[in-house]
Amino acid sequence: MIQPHIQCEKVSKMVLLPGDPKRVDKVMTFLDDAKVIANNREFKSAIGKYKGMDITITSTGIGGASACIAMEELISCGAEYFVRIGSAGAAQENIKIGDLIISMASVREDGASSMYIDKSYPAVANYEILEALKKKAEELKYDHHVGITRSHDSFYIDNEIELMQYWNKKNVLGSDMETATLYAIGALRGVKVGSILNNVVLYNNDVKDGVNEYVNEQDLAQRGEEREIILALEALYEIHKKDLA
Ligand SMILES: O=P(O)(O)O[C@H]1O[C@H](CO)[C@@H](O)[C@H]1O
Ligand SMILES: O=c1cc[nH]c(=O)[nH]1
Repeated sequence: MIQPHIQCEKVSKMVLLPGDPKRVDKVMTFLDDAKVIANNREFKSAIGKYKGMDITITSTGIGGASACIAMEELISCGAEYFVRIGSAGAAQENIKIGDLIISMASVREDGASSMYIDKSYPAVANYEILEALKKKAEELKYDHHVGITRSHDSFYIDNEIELMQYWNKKNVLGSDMETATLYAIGALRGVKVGSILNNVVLYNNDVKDGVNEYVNEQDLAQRGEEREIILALEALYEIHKKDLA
């Protein structure tokens, strides 16, 4: 059955989940036989091959509400492994623009996951994916940080600075808007989820400046985006090879 929002019927086992539909086009440049299969609302989907492995990319839009719609529909289409390739704002001074944040777990400040399950349920990465991401990031020598992230629903709230200072003291690495939702719902549905975030905003910088820089495709943020794509593809390929063995 063609899914109502993503407008796909069948997808590969391995899926990449950017928020931004433009990132789907970027991923396609790393694939063989890449083609767009659907483009509806914020959900743009493409398929292709990476070193012979089938891969699907679907953009989730901004926030947990649309991200979990994408994930639920992709599961109905056959997806089993998901890696989010997103962007984030740093919550620690040592995280530079273009550094990759590999999320081990995410603070559930989103609304969507709470519609499914009590806040005491954890939002954690799948161990197999997390291990593959860490191993490949080291092999590729990409600047990266592994730890707890935070997913929120609100970009322009009045106490944003205070909130980031609070999470800074709790050793949270950075903020995005989808990882916690994807982790919690992935675990509930029995699929495997990981998340890499390219840092586009320095800690204590103005969020709007950072995102603007990113929109203007500044060098470091761009390099970070390319790196997170390669890292996600390489990690999934590693798992794929093990599956075939
Ligand atoms: O670049 P993406 O993957 O969209 O991720 C981040 O960017 C958006 C906000 O600008 C939110 O979706 C946030 O999670
Ligand atoms: O600061 C930022 C940047 C990207 N995405 C976020 O959620 N926050």
